[in-house]
Amino acid sequence: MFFFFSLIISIDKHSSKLFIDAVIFSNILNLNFLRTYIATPPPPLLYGSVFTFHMGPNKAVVLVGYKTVKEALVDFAHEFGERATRRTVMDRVLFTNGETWREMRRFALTNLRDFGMGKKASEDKIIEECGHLLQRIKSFRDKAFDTHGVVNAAVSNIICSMVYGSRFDYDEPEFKEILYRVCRGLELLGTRSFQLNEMFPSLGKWMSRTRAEHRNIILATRSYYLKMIDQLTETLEPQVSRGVVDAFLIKQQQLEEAGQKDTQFHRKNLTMLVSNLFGGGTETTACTLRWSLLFMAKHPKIQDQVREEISRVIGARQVQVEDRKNLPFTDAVIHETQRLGNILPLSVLHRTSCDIIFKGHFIKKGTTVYTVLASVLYDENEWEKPHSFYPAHFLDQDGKFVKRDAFMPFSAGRRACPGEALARMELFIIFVTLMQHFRFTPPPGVTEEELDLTPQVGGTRCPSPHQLCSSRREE
Ligand code: HEM
Repeated sequence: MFFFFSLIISIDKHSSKLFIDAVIFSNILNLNFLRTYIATPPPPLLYGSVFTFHMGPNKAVVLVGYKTVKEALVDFAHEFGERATRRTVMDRVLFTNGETWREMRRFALTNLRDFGMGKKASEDKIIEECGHLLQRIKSFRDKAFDTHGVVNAAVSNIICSMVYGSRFDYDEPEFKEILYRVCRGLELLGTRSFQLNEMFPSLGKWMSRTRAEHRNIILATRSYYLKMIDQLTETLEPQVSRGVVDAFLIKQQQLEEAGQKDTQFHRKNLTMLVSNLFGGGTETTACTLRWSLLFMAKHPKIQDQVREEISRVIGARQVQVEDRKNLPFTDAVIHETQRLGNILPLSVLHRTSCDIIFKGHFIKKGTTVYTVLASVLYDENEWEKPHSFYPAHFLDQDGKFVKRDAFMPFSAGRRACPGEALARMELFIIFVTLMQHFRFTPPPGVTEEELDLTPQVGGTRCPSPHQLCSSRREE
């Protein structure tokens, strides 16, 4: 009963719109508001484009709709530019604030966005992994398979190549174990008991099982990353950088030789950097690719158009990033997958860096802010068919690709995803390669209409577990 009342009292009395309605209220009582919001975002402006609510004792401000979210992230980049951190034991250098974040983000961007190793080298690593992915999918022959394991392994291997300079066999037990852990860790973040525990830490004793499992996962992955870093340190040759870890170690050596102390380039930050790159870069890209295959199986005519364009423009040769401009329909399908797939509907939590007045609302320094990307990607004022798979959103009347301002799956502003360039390259090369070699269909006994697009809500909004069949393209 106390819990019930504390929730009622905690609804912000100064909110400009009446926040309580039966649906939201019952959802809050179920501690399900955000999960529901993720699965089926309500119309963006139902409660105004800026509203507040309390997650237990914590007040949060929610920003919805393209114009409001963009204004906050870009025009008020500094004010909304801090990261809200959770109580959870987590490795954070990129998902944090202050000097550590600034320095590590700069380093990550140089090595990811600007491809410190050279754009060509990154492209080559993705292409190499595509070869392994093709072999694995071919081995299923025409049998239905779960897209999760194989796609996650391929995407994770690309990060491994970028970070360590080497990849792993899909069947290697330790690799499988680490993939499971990263995935499970994210899944736990989305569970009700975990969210409840975040809101009411004092209830911790009663629901510590999820938290303890999460903590063990973090500790186990951390010691695995340390082991990899040690191996790379022992075999480091400063003239040859194999990946991000080497680049970091080389920088660390240079700073030490120059007599600089108290720098951000030390072992603890390196471990967390590796952890953040895996955490940020695996499930996101893999989940998007899985949506792309599911959408293709669901919309066979669109799949045929994609395959026809690829066949006409590049035939059977290896696809390269340069080909994107000549594949407008395929590019539109990838963009539409990211828009409708909407894999981080609430983005990653922000926090205000100072007191501000935003759109007439006073928001205190340190307030948690939800920049709801779902409300941007599905904004009815921006998209002709917000809730349908409609690649024409990204095509003009002549079939040429058009950029759309409200396409913001990577967010915007000073916290925008540093892995965007890498992710876009991966999505393009892997998707085109798969379309070149296979046609994806529902498993036997399931029609296209029956293919379930209900998302599974966890750390990311992924397709629910499903199987697809891949038939070899006639070569
Ligand atoms: C389709 C793939 C991806 C999507 C849709 C995506 C999306 C996002 C979004 C929405 C954010 C939060 C931005 C904000 O708070 O405003 C983010 C942050 C981040 N992403 Fe990605 N991401 C993807 C792939 C990647 C990859 C491949 C990497 C790294 C290899 C990565 C690393 C990160 C990191 C480290 C952050 C935190 C940045 C910071 O706080 O400064 N992401 N991403």
